This record gives sequence, structure tokens and C-alpha cells, in this order.
Amino acid sequence: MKKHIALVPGDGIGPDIVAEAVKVLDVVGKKFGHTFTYDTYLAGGCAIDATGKPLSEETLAGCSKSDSVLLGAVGGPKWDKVASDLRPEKALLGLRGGMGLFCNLRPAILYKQLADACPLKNEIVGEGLDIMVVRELTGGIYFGERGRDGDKAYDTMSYTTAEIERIVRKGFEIAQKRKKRLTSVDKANILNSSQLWREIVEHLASEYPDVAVNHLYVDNAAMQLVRNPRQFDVIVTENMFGDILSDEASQITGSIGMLPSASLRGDSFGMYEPIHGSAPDIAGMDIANPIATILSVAMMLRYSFSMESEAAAIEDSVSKVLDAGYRTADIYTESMKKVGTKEMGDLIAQAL
Ligand SMILES: NC(=O)c1ccc[n+]([C@@H]2O[C@H](COP(=O)([O-])OP(=O)(O)OC[C@H]3O[C@@H](n4cnc5c(N)ncnc54)[C@H](O)[C@@H]3O)[C@@H](O)[C@H]2O)c1
Ligand SMILES: CC(C)[C@H](C(=O)O)[C@@H](O)C(=O)O
Ligand SMILES: [Mg+2]
Repeated sequence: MKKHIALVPGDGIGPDIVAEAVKVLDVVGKKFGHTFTYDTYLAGGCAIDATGKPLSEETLAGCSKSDSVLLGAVGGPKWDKVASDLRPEKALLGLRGGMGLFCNLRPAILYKQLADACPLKNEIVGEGLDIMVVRELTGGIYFGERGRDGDKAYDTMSYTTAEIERIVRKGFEIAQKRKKRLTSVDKANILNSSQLWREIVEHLASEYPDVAVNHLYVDNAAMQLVRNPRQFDVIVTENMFGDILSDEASQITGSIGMLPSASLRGDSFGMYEPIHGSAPDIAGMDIANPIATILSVAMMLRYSFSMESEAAAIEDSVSKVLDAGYRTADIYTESMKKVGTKEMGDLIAQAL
């Protein structure tokens, strides 16, 4: 198969981790007889420096016409003072919104080899922790009316029935293929948009009788994630709650450097990226963990290209390299072998 992939490395550690993921993709391509070709586009702070804007029409058009997109991360202290609408992070929203990628899947899986890197006690986290966070990605407070007026600033969270229904359906469908448990997270004790959200979940539940549904307020959900993460199978939630809860869930897997994501819209197209940011504190030091980005490529093969064996091959080699004791600094525990970003990428590519 021939596939054309848009690469958007971005800022900070973005270019380094994307390079490792491409290394792995190329080896998979060779092994399974596929040809992956690439075009690289600017977005985020590097695009501001080059063009004055975080997201150019060229980048959006290039990504839109590709078969899928691999993104590193955007942002950094260098651009913290630029005007709100020109911040690097706006590029992400422009790509997600501009390509209609409303469904963000963030699987939090604890590899058994990383049990000691998880900050929770073994008896709490148990074996085989596997939570899928289904995050709404093109609505809510990120895309609502906003402004600044003298000493007042505001951001608004709004959702339509259609926007809620399509993401909640995804949550139910994914739960049907897993342990058939769906937790809807909202703040229906205070927010109107959450009250509508909860009504819709309750209404749709009758169409998915095989799925057990419960509702949690977001503050309780954040607490339950560390108290008893095993109660969760699929979590479906709105944009900002999903952002926060997925960072929290990632730490249970040992590190934010382990969590991949897929941003989808219902056809085969998708954008794939680690859930972490540009990690300015470790940029350029060859210590960032590339596994979240490498696992994002596995998600790309699975969801966009229907290459299940190829995706599984990547996940297996990550597992093999962890079995062999190799760890980047963020997941390092005593008596393991510490490696840098490039070496981790090489090891995973060689294990394929
Ligand atoms: N998708 C994205 O592009 C994205 C996501 C989150 C944050 N950001 C941006 O990134 C910048 C930094 O944000 P932040 O510091 O809040 O979050 P961050 O995720 O970049 O970093 C948080 C902490 O996690 C560590 N970390 C992150 N990824 C790691 C990896 N792969 N390996 C090892 N350690 C890793 C960092 O060193 C840091 O200590 C900001 O400009 C923010 O807006 C971008
Ligand atoms: C950088 C920011 C806009 C982004 C988000 O909040 O969606 C990030 O935190 C993420 O999780 O992808
Ligand atoms: Mg985030």
C-alpha cells in the first residue's frame, strides 16, 4: 500500500520525537511492503517565526490532502507573550477544527513492565490497566465565544445536541468493543452544557443496552482516577475535562511520555500525536521519551490505514524493548538501562 503522511513536528521536543516515529514507520513499511511518503509542514511557534502566523493555509491544505497527519507538539516560552489569537497552540485548534476532527481517543495503558514507574501502589492499579478516554475535540470552551474587555476576560463553553450526540455515540460504540462500561464525565451540578450532555447520554443509553453507563462529576472523576482507576473502561467527556483527565491518566501509565492519541472524524482520515506538549524544559537534550509518538503511529496504522498487524508489530516491539530493561529518564527505575530519545527509537525500530 502507498500512503502519504503529513508531518508537523512543531516545537521543543516535537521534531526529535517525530524523527523517531518516522524511523519506526520506515522500518514497518519495508517489513510489510508498504511505501510511506512524507511532506513536512510548519505549525506552532516555528511557523510564527517563519511566517508570522501559527498556522498557514499551506499547512492546513497540505494536511487535509494527505492520508493522515503525524504531529509532534507546539508551543514554548519563547511565544508566551504573543497575542492570544496568534499563540502557537492556536495551530492545533486550527488543525483540529479545520479538519473536523471531533473525536479524540487517548488510551491510557499501563505496560506491566512499567508497574514500578506508576506512582500508585501496585494493589490499587492492579495488572493490565487499560482506560480509553474519548475526548470531544472541536467544541466547548476551546472554541466558544471569548474576549477581553479592560479588566474583564471571558471564555464560554457551549455545545449543541448534535455535537454531543456524535461523540457520545463514539463512546458507546468503543465501549461495546471493550468491557462494555462507559463513564460519562460532566459538571451537570452547575453547567448548562453538562446538563444537556447528561440528558443526551441518558437518552442514547437505551440504544446501547449492552453497555453499563454511569455519570461522574469531573472533580469526583479526577479523584476516582487515583483512588480506584480499575473502575474505568471508557470515559467520554467534553473537550477541556478530557484534556485534564487524560494528563492525569497518563501518569498512571508511568509517564505522560507514554500516551498516544488519535483525532478522528468518522472516515479513515486522522491526525495522530502524543498527548504531551513540547516539554521546553528538556528540549534538545535527547532525553524525551519518544514512545507516545511511536504508539501514535501504531494508532495511525490501525485507524487510518487498517493495518492491524503492522500496528500490533509496533506495540510488540515497544513491549520487547521495555522487557529488555531499556528506559528513558521519565520512566527510569532502579537497575534499568537508561537510554536517550534516539537510542529508544533505534531499539524499537530494531525490535520490529
Ligand atoms: N499537543 C501539543 O502540542 C501540546 C500539548 C500540551 C502542551 N503543549 C504546549 O507545550 C508547552 C509546554 O507545556 P507543559 O510544560 O505544560 O506540558 P508538557 O507536556 O510539554 O510537559 C509537562 C512535563 O512533562 C514532561 N514531558 C512531556 N513530554 C515528555 C516526554 N515525551 N518525555 C519525557 N518527559 C516529558 C516535560 O518535561 C514537563 O516536565 C506549552 O507551550 C503548552 O501549551 C502542547
Ligand atoms: C496545547 C493545547 C491546546 C492542547 C489541548 O488542550 O488540547 C494540549 O494540552 C493537548 O492535550 O493536546
Ligand atoms: Mg493537554
